[in-house]
Parts: sequence; C-alpha cells; structure tokens
Amino acid sequence: MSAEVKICGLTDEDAIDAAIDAGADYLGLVFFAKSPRFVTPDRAAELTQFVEGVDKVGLFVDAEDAFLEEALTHLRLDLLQFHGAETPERIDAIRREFAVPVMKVIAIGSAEDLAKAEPYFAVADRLLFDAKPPKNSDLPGGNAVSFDWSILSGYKCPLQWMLAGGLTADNVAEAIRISGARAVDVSSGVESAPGVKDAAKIAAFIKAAKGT
Ligand SMILES: O=C(O)c1ccccc1NCC(=O)[C@H](O)[C@H](O)COP(=O)(O)O
Repeated sequence: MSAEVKICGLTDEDAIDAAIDAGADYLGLVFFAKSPRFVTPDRAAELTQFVEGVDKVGLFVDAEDAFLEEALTHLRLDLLQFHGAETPERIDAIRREFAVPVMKVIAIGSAEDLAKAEPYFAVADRLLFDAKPPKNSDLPGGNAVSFDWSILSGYKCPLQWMLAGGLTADNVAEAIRISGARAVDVSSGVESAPGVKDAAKIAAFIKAAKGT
C-alpha cells in the first residue's frame, strides 16, 4: 500500500518546502477567492518559482476562460482541478482550449453518486472523489468531511482517480485500504487552522499514505 499524495491549499513557502521535503507528488494551489487558502496567480507563481519535479495543480471553481488564461500566463500548471459545477461540455472545452490535463471533482454522498462520474470519462484526464460539502458550507471542498470509502471499493474507473475528504495521518492508510485509492488529496487534515499548513502534519500524512 503506497499512494501518491497531493497536498492542497498551499499558501506559503514553508508549507511548500515541507510538502516537497516530505515527498509530496502534487502541490495544490487554490484559485477560489472565497477560500481561506486562496492565492492569486501572481502569488502562486512566486511561491512555486523554484519548484521542480513535483506537479503543480491549480484548483478552480466555475472559473471563466479569462481567469484560467490569467493563471496559466503566470505559471505553468501540470493539472487543472475543477471543483465546481463544471459540466462535461465545459470540461471538454477547457481541455481543448488550454491543452493542460484536467481533473474533475465528483462529490460523493452515497453509492448512487458514482454514476455522476460517467459523463466525464470521455472528457477528463482524471477524477477526484471528494465528500459532498455540508449544507451550510461556503466552500465546495476543503471541509474536512469524509464519505464512506467502501463506496469506491472495487470500482472500475477507466481514468486515474484520487480520493479526498477529511483525510488525516490517522485515517489515510485505512482509507486507501478500503477504497483502493492509488492517490490521495488532503488539505484540512494537514493544517493547524484553515489555510495554515503544519509541517509535522504534512510529514506524518505522507508517511502514512506511502507506508514508509
Ligand atoms: O480548500 C479549499 O478552500 C477549497 C475551496 C473550494 C474548493 C475546493 C477546496 N479544497 C479542495 C481540497 O482541498 C481537496 O481537494 C479536498 O476537498 C479535500 O479537502 P479536505 O477535506 O480539507 O482535506
């Protein structure tokens, strides 16, 4: 059991260094203004200017083309994560327009929600299965909420996928075992407060996810 790890919502140099030093495979940058983890494209470029060998993932929520263009003008992103209500048609158009791999988030509350992934099989490069946000949340993700990982057990998905939602160093090994995930994504579980990453929690999470 060893999974790739994406550390999402990085907002400062120390957190980026901590994620890289601990062996993160993906660094997530949140381009959603309502988030406590929001960074501007300019700041994201500054933060990641010396990053090499680790994929940079830009997280967007129902972003317009102009904003995607702005972000990609400031920095190279290896993967675009879409965490809003983007339709399959919109994902297809973005992928064609910007020629960067795309990952669509599918919110899971019950096993029936897996069917929502199917229309994206032909238009996305990857999927990310995350918990449905609580009803009172302003954020579609990053809410420290889990779902029943057994929903994904034995799931036949033609695309690579990541598991997210309420993961921590204490539960990620179990989540990987039950779901069969080969890649995991975390934000709140490696923070001391919303938007403030904790280097020790990042290291512990990656160790647990990779079984090292
Ligand atoms: O992190 C945010 O603030 C955020 C805002 C808007 C959309 C998505 C957001 N985060 C997504 C993630 O960090 C992860 O992909 C995922 O939801 C896991 O989050 P967490 O449960 O906090 O580990």
